[in-house]
Amino acid sequence: MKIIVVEDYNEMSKKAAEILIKKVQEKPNAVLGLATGSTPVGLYKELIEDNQKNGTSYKDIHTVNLDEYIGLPKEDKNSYYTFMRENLFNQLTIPEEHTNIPNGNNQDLLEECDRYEKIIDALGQVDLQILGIGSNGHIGFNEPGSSFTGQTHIIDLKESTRQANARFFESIDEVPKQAITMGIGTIMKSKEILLLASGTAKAEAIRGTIHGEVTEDLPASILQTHPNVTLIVDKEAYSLCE
Ligand SMILES: N[C@@H]1[C@@H](O)[C@H](O)[C@@H](COP(=O)(O)O)O[C@@H]1O
Repeated sequence: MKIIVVEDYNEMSKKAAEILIKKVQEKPNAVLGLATGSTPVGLYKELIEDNQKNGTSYKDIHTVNLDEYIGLPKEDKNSYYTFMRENLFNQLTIPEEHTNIPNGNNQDLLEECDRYEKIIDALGQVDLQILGIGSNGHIGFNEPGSSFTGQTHIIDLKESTRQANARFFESIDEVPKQAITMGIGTIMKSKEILLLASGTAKAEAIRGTIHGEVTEDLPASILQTHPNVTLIVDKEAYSLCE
C-alpha cells in the first residue's frame, strides 16, 4: 500500500488528477472506476480544467461507477446518475454509451445487479478504480459486515451513512434506505486502486485501513491485501496514523 500524505483537500485532488490523467494518456481506452460523494468532486474539477487547457481526450475511455441509490429517479438531484453528469460527464466528452452506473430503478433489482456485474466483466479489468471512504470504513456502499468476496448487490444503508449523506437532502427521511453497490470482490478485481480521504471525520477509518486488522467490520481494510493501492490522504485524515 503506497501512502501519499498531502496538505489538504486541494492538494489531494491535484495529486489524484495527476495520476488519473497519466493513466489516460498512457492508455486512452482505459476503464475507469468512478466514485461519488464530496471527496472526488475536486478531482473531477481538476480533470475538467486539464481537459480545457490541455485537451486530454476521454473519447475512448469507459467508466463504471461504484454505486447508486435505490428508488431515486435518475433525474433527482441526489441520484449518482445526476451527480456524475453534473460533476464530470457533461463537461468531458465521454460517449454516453461508455458510461455505466447501476440503475436503482430497475423493476427487478437482482437482475440489475447481475446485469451490472456482467458489464464490468465484459469490459475486462478496471484499470484504475477511484474510491472515497465512509467514516465507518465503507467503500462504494459496502457497509461494515459486507463480504470481502461480494459482487454487485443490494445493500441496506446504515443509519450513520444515511445521516452522513442527509446533508445533500431536504431531510433524513428523503435519504434512500437501500443502494446497489459493486461488491468488495468486484472492487478488488481492479488492476489499480486510488483511495482518497480528506478531513478528520475520516481519520479513524484511515487508521484502520492502514494499520488495523483486515476485517469485514472495516471494509476498506481489505485494501491491505491488494497488490496495487495508493492512498492519497490529507494531514487531517492521516492524523491518527502518526
Ligand atoms: N457511496 C458513497 C461512497 O462512495 C463515498 O466514498 C462515501 C464518502 O462520502 P464523502 O466523499 O461525501 O465523504 O460515502 C458515500 O456514501
